[in-house]
Amino acid sequence: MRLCVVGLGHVGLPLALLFAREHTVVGVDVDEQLVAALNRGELSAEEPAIRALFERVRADFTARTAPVPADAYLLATPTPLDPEANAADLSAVIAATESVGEVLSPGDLAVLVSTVPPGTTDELVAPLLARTADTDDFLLAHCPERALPGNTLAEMTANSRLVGGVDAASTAAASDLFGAVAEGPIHETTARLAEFVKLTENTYRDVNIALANELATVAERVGVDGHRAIDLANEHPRVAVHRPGPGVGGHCITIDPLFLAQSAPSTRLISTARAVNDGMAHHAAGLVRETLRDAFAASMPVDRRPTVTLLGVAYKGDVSDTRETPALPITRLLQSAGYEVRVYDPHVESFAVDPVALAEAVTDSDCLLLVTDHAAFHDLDPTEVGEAMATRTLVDTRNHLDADRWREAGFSVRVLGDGRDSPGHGRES
Ligand SMILES: NC(=O)c1ccc[n+]([C@@H]2O[C@H](COP(=O)([O-])OP(=O)(O)OC[C@H]3O[C@@H](n4cnc5c(N)ncnc54)[C@H](O)[C@@H]3O)[C@@H](O)[C@H]2O)c1
Ligand SMILES: CC(=O)N[C@@H]1[C@@H](OP(=O)(O)OP(=O)(O)OC[C@H]2O[C@@H](n3ccc(=O)[nH]c3=O)[C@H](O)[C@@H]2O)O[C@H](CO)[C@@H](O)[C@@H]1O
Repeated sequence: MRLCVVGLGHVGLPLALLFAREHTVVGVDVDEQLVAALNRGELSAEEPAIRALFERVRADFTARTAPVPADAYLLATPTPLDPEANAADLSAVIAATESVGEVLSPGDLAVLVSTVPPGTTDELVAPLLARTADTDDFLLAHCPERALPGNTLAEMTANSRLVGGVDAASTAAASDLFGAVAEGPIHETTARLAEFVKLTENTYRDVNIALANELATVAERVGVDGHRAIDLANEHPRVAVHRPGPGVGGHCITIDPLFLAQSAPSTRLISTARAVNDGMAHHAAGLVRETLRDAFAASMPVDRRPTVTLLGVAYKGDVSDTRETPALPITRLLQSAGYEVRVYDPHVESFAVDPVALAEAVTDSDCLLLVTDHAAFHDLDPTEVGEAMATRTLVDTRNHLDADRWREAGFSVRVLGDGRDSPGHGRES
């Protein structure tokens, strides 16, 4: 069987490689440099399992800039948010559908993998494909991807799958196709329900994180350790509160909940949760301001701008992806408040402020602001880092570092969500 996978990004490429274990796969992307690199055997994916699979299936995988005739087509192009409309920008899905329509033959199967608002497969993709291909004789399904970035291949294979066709024959054909790669259960449903379930999952996570962030804010006010409070509350058999932090980033959770909200503008919780999570960037910048105000109370440096070093700018730990990272609004807020911002991130090569080596990032700095929970930050030596800095302060927005170790090295430490360090409170609670 020949398969064409359109869109070779975080989702499309690993999916294409998984299918290449069983079928001949043509990967398609409009990015000419990416296509040329893949055909030269060069891969930018950082996950070792993806790199290993690429080596293994290279003989059955080629990349092109436009679709070729195939038996089945998978569409995995991006679905960003249109900030003006506060709704899904489906332009890449439309372009990919048209490009598939141009080579589609009667009887072929098309599967939309991209995350989309409910109704998109039935109401947008189906008629567009029929118009471009000049036939109604095709099978069409939505099969959303739910793998966790950082553990992509393992979850792509093991997670349950939703397969929702526009009709029963389409569901059956897509279910057969995914049977080749899925080891978890395949749930057969409709396209619209599959679209809704995918958005529900990420909305649940966003709303739950927003609750954790509100609890962190309250804990800071009342002077208790919000992290310990969440741990203890989660001991209850029906409580599972997520973790507070500097805000939610990434291409999915920052956007997908709004694809649900756009369908029912009178609803409030989903968009409120988005606003709460976006507001955490202000909260993090505020903690830096308070910490430095206290540290400089005795001797304010009048002759220079205070420097804040961001530890991590990726949207979450141990990935290089900076899409929608809270580090960006935090950087802008700190810069507009007059701070010099430097960045140290062992996973990220380029950012709004160029990442530099650790020594350069911390020399004469006044504050470390941990934004990303990279595992490598556990290896930092507080004494060594402290000796290079002008002022020893640390704001940990993830409760990621061993705060006591940094205090022992002379750091004044604030942990987001730990009210024991808030002005006017003690460390007993
Ligand atoms: N990133 C994730 O972990 C993840 C997980 C589950 C679902 N999703 C969803 O999967 C979809 C793809 O996300 P992603 O993170 O892989 O995006 P991405 O930006 O990493 O990759 C998308 C690729 O599509 C290419 N592209 C754009 N328009 C094209 C076109 N018309 N024809 C061919 N190629 C085109 C781009 O050049 C890019 O290489 C989105 O809907 C996203 O919400 C993403
Ligand atoms: C339902 C679900 O699991 N969906 C996953 C999600 O993948 P993701 O990488 O976007 O998800 P997260 O790891 O949750 O990270 C998001 C941001 O939230 C921050 N965060 C996280 C947990 C917490 O307790 N407190 C936080 O503050 C974190 O730092 C980061 O900025 O969407 C993908 C695409 O749809 C899915 O495929 C994938 O299954």
